Amino acid sequence: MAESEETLTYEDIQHISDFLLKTTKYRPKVAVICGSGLGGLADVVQEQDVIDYRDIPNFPQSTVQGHRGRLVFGHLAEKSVICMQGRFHQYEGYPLWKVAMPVRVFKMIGVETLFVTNAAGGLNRNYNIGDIMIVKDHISMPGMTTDNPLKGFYDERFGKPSSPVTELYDRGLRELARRVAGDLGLGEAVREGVLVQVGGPSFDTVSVFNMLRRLGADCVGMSSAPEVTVARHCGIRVLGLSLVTDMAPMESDLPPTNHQEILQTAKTRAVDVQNLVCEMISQLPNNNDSVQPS
Ligand SMILES: O=P(O)(O)O[C@@H]1C[C@H](O)[C@@H](CO)O1
Ligand code: HPA
Repeated sequence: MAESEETLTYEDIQHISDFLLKTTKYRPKVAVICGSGLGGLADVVQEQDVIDYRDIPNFPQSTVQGHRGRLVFGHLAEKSVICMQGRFHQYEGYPLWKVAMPVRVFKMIGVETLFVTNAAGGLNRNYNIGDIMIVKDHISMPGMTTDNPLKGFYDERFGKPSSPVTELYDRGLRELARRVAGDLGLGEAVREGVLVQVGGPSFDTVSVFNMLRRLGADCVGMSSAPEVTVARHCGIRVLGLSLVTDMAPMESDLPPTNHQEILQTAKTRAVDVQNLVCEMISQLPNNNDSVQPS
């Protein structure tokens, strides 16, 4: 076990992964991180092995409403999966390496494909509440400035410290997402765009929202970029989905949102996000080798 809270070593992560592999019979190649109000996806996992975060050595705890704080192993669409029913956020007091640490555990237990979901505010004027955005890239405000999820991990078994992390969101998976969304009749509500991550927990000012939109972001959220960066850095393929739970107010006379409202809206669309992810998982090749863009 690492002496300090500064970082976890490769061996510490191995210790967590050994614990999980001893506790469950599943050997998933697919992982899902459930966003605020989107944890219902883990509830439809069949023949579950559930492990609470508090029982896992050296694991952070979920403190945000709408995040249950447990790992759910089992079958989804006849594939072994692991779901994080509760993610970690920087605003809970966690450094970004810790927010993303479970992804390194996923890598060690054999995960090759990661689905990352979140609730986000719409910045693009053409978007509507309830839209589902396939993330094609992100801007990480904390990652660019105060913190970076790769900080502290200089063990090259996790990937080289300066490895490029371009093309974060897998082209083949995005194409599959568009196709499956079309087949499920979600077409009109499905977008593809750029997510910007801010620190939170407070929502931003009208001026900040306007700035973020001018920077090229279509949605604003408080998560996902750290997990995605680490996943890509250690060689896991990623599909990101943002559910637009509110439209970020661009003028000062528009009402601000709040977490309750976000959870409420997430509830109304959670099943569609769930169906999209399940159907995509069912269409992943069995050996999960790759999903080629056509
Ligand atoms: O875990 P996610 O990113 O889905 O949570 C969203 C963003 C903030 O944490 C929170 C805002 O209320 O919900
Ligand atoms: N801003 C930041 N994070 C969010 C928002 C928002 O408007 N909506 C949902 N998550």
